[in-house]
Amino acid sequence: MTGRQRVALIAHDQKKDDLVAFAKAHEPFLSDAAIVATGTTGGRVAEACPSLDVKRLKSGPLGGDQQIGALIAEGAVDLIIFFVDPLTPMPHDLDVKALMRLAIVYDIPMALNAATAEALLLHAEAGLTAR
Ligand SMILES: O=C(CO)COP(=O)(O)O
Repeated sequence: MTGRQRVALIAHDQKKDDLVAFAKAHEPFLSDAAIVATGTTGGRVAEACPSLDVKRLKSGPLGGDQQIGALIAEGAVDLIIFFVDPLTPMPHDLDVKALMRLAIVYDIPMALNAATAEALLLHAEAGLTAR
C-alpha cells in the first residue's frame, strides 16, 4: 500500500485505556497516518497523543460506527483497529455488526483485539502491504 495510511480507531468503554496505550506505543507510525475515530475514542487518543491527526466522528452509540461503515464503503479506510468489549451488552450492537460486515465485504484489514492490532501494525510499520 502506498501513500498516507487511513486508519480507523475505535474502542468500547472498557477497552479505551488499552487503545490509548496502543496508540501511544505506535505513535511514530500513527503520526504519519490520517486517523478517523468514533467520538469518545478520538478524544481520548488525541488527548494522549497530541502529535496525531485525529478526525473525530459521532460517538459510537450516536452513529459513529455507521459513519465509519460509510467511509469503508466509500473506500476511505485502509485499516481498522477496533478494541471490542465482548462482555458488555451494547445498545448499538447492530451498528457494530454492520461496521464489521462492511469491513468484511470490502476486505479491509480489521483488528478486533490487541494481539491482532499489534500484528497488523507490525506488518504496516514494516512497510508491507496490509492486504
Ligand atoms: O461505541 C463505540 C464503538 O461501537 C465507540 O464509540 P465512542 O468512541 O464514542 O465511545
